[in-house]
Amino acid sequence: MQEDNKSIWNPAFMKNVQQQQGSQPYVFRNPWNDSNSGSASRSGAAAASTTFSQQLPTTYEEGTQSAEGDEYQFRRRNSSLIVPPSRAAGPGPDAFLYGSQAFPQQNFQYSQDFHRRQSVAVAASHLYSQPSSEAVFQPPTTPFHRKLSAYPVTAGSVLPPPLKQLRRQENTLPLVIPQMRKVSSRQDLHPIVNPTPKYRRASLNSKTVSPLIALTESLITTYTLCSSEFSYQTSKNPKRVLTKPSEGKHNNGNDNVNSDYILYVNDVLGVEQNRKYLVLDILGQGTFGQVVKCQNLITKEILAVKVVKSKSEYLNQSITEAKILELLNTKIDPLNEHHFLRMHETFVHKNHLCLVFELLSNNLYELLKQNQFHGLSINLIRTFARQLLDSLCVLKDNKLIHCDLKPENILLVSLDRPDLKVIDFGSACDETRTIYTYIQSRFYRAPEVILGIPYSTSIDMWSLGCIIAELFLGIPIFPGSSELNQITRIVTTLGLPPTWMLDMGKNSTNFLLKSEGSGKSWRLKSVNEYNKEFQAQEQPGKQYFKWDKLDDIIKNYRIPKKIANSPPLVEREMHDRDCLTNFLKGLLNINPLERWTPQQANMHPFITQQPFTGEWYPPGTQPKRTIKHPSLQEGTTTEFNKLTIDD
Ligand SMILES: Nc1ncnc2c1ncn2[C@@H]1O[C@H](COP(=O)(O)OP(=O)(O)OP(=O)(O)O)[C@@H](O)[C@H]1O
Repeated sequence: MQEDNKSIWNPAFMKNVQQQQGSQPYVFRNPWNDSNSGSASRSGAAAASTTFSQQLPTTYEEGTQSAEGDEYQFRRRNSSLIVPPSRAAGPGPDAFLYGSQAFPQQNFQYSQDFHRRQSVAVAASHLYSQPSSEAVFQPPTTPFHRKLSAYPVTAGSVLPPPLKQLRRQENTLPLVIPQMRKVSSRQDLHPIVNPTPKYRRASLNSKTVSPLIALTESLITTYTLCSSEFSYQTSKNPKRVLTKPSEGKHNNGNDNVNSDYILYVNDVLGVEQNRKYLVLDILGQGTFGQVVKCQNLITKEILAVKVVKSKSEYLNQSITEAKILELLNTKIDPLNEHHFLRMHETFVHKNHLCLVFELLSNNLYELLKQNQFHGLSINLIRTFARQLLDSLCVLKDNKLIHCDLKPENILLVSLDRPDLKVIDFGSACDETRTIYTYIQSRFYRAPEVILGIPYSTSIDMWSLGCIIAELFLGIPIFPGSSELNQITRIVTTLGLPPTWMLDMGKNSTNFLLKSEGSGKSWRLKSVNEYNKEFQAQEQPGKQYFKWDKLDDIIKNYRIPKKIANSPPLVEREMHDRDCLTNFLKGLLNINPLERWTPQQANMHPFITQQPFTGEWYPPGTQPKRTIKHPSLQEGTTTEFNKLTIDD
């Protein structure tokens, strides 16, 4: 298993890069100062990652047109907003530290970017060197050029443009033809090391500093030396606003129209001496407020602070979130073993409740987005599923329902290992106090919630099924544009809910019709029927998959090229897909009474990696059987879907 994980995380794109570069990573070496080369290589790596992140493909944005096809353009829904809040969080470059199987596009992207950077370097080096690694260009020998460069002198047609222009102005100087000569050692370069000039700018401690240092890292000192009236205060720096819209409307101008606190970079949250958090950046925005990256000014720790909206309904719900997290962190999972977000403390800042959390990394939606909405490898999905089932086992044992499980609420702990944490307990509740009926984000909403039936911890297992299917497919399996569309998608893929659910559901008649014939069977309303009845403007939903049924959707999902080229790998992939489909069917059982519990799902071969023989039932349950009903005529049978529990 360890091996398995290693192979998932072994960043294959790094291998690609190394192949392109030989075994050594690319290091820029300053020929004049070997001691600098270490730091140069480090900053080079940083620059590489920045450029890499800037090169991230802009993929299917919500509600926008994409040249790559309409089909991936859908809006996702969070608890109550149409535009999901976490979309505000920018993807980090390092998410590419995943296996190449999961990120084929990124490897390509990286290699493209690598070549681009490499070719820039090559272009620059053409100005100064010949194709031969040993031949070195001889800069001009005139006194003028000596002033311009630390290189030994000469000039020629290959000078960079500014030098060329300057040289033309120097028409009194003779034209110097550049000459090439072999260099075999450093001494052959004849470096001119200038002695410290007599009038070099002094620092405050009267040491001399170079013009570069004086105008960069010692700029404040330089200004102070120039003018005794100069004084620098960070508090007077212009502040970058992080909140949108940024116009003050409520709370003495501190809050915007949505009651969000208007946050600026370098703001300090908290007034008490030991509770001060310097705002660094925005991490995400949601229904309840904004999450910002902060530094604790006392401990210097970097953390995430959720600044809750100043409205009472959000405040009350966030107090519940804080209480549940405290319970999870201190009583239920004190050793931090079950993948729950850790909360450090809470405080109030200008009428806003602030929850201080450990800082986590990208959420799973961002991860899929970075992978251009291509699914992840089955091994990686298994690794994630195990952790999520572990969390759900603990929640079920403690009768807690998360109520808002979705990819945006599952975060990677860091980008160098596949560890997850479940966040956002703002909608969580006790199984015995299920007071709200409008819960869960639509794509991940369980059928019993849509139909209006009492619910339990099994709604989280439905959401988990949707999430795992999405991790495989790259896009949501049920991306409903409305509740009608949501239930229509579910029924199209998995069939009608059992009659008892439809008879019992308070909302069933909104979306389904019961024919009054002898069979009294239910059927979905058409969009026209629904629009006519409710004077609504529903549109038929877009089809994102060619196939309707779950088995077909999974079986026919495109096979990554790397696997497609090898028949044994294809065979293994198809077997894994069968196993995954069987697992998903247990999680996406429309009947909440039959849906697997997290403990049952934990025993499935998809999780345990025991051989999968094509069928699997949780221990203690009997397989679906065809039973002859005594009331039926001889020879006719009916199917009893319900699994019976042995004991
Ligand atoms: N501890 C954290 N570390 C890093 N990023 C975080 C953290 N907590 C939250 N985020 C980011 O902020 C986003 C919103 O956080 P959260 O879901 O807690 O807010 P919310 O207002 O409750 O959202 P929702 O609308 O889903 O209810 C997350 O999707 C995530 O990207």
